[in-house]
Amino acid sequence: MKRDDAAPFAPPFAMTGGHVRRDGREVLAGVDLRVDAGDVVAILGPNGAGKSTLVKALLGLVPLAAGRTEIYGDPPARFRDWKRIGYVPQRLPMGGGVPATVREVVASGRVARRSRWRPASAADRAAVDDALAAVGLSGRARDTAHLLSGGQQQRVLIARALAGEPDAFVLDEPTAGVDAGSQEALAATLGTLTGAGRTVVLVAHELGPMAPLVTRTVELAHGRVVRDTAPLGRPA
Ligand SMILES: Nc1ncnc2c1ncn2[C@@H]1O[C@H](COP(=O)(O)OP(=O)(O)OP(=O)(O)O)[C@@H](O)[C@H]1O
Repeated sequence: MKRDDAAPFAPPFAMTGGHVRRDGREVLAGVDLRVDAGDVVAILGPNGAGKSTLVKALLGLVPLAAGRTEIYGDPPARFRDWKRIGYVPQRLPMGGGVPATVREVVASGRVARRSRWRPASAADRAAVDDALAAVGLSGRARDTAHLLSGGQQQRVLIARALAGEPDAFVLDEPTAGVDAGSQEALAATLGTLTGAGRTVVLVAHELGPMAPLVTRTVELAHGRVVRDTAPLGRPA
C-alpha cells in the first residue's frame, strides 16, 4: 500500500490529551481537539490562554510533554505532506539577515510544492501572482517585506500561505493590528477558501468580519478547552 493511502480519511488535525510545559508551567493542560476537513474553527480565549501554543503544537512546532497529535493521520515528526498545510504565524520571522522582497516571501510558500532543484514553473509564478492579488499587494511585490507596516506584513504572510494552495490553513491572529479594510479583505479571501471546502483553524481575539465564516468556536482558558460549540443545527 502506498504511504499516502495509509489513512485517506484522517482528519487534518487530531490532538488527544495534549500537554505542553514551558518554564516548568503547564501551558496546555490536556487538550482534545479534532478538526475535520471543511471545518472553520475559531480558537478563542484571553491573553495567555494557550491559543498560539495550541496551534503550534498541532503543527509540531512545539513538542508535547504528554498526549499525541496527528496531521492527516501522522504525528508531526512523520508527516511529510506539508504542501497540504498553510501556516500564517503572528509575525514575519526575520530570516537570515537578507532583506527578502514581498514576492520572495510569498514565493517561499511554494517550496513544499516544487520539485527540488527545479526553477519556478509558470504554475508557481501564477500562484504567487494570484496570492499577491488576493491580498492587494501586487503593486508592492518588489518592496522589502520587513519595511512594510504590520498589517501589510500580515497580508504578506497570508499570501505566502495562499500561494502554497494548501488544504488546511492555520492562522494565528491574522487580524491583529490590521485595519478594518484589510480585515474585510481577509474575510472575503477566507470566504472563497472555505466555500471551496478548505479547512481553517483561526486564532482570534475578535472575529469581526470573519464571524459569519466560522462553523465552530473552541474557547481556551488556562490551557484547557472550556467551550466547544457549533452553530445551531450542526454537531460540535
Ligand atoms: N517560549 C515560551 N517560553 C515560556 N513561556 C511561554 C513561551 N511561549 C508562551 N509561553 C507562555 O505560555 C502561555 C500561553 O501563551 P500563548 O502565546 O499560547 O497564549 P495565547 O492564548 O496565544 O495568548 P495571546 O492572546 O496573548 O497571544 C503564556 O503564559 C505564555 O507566557
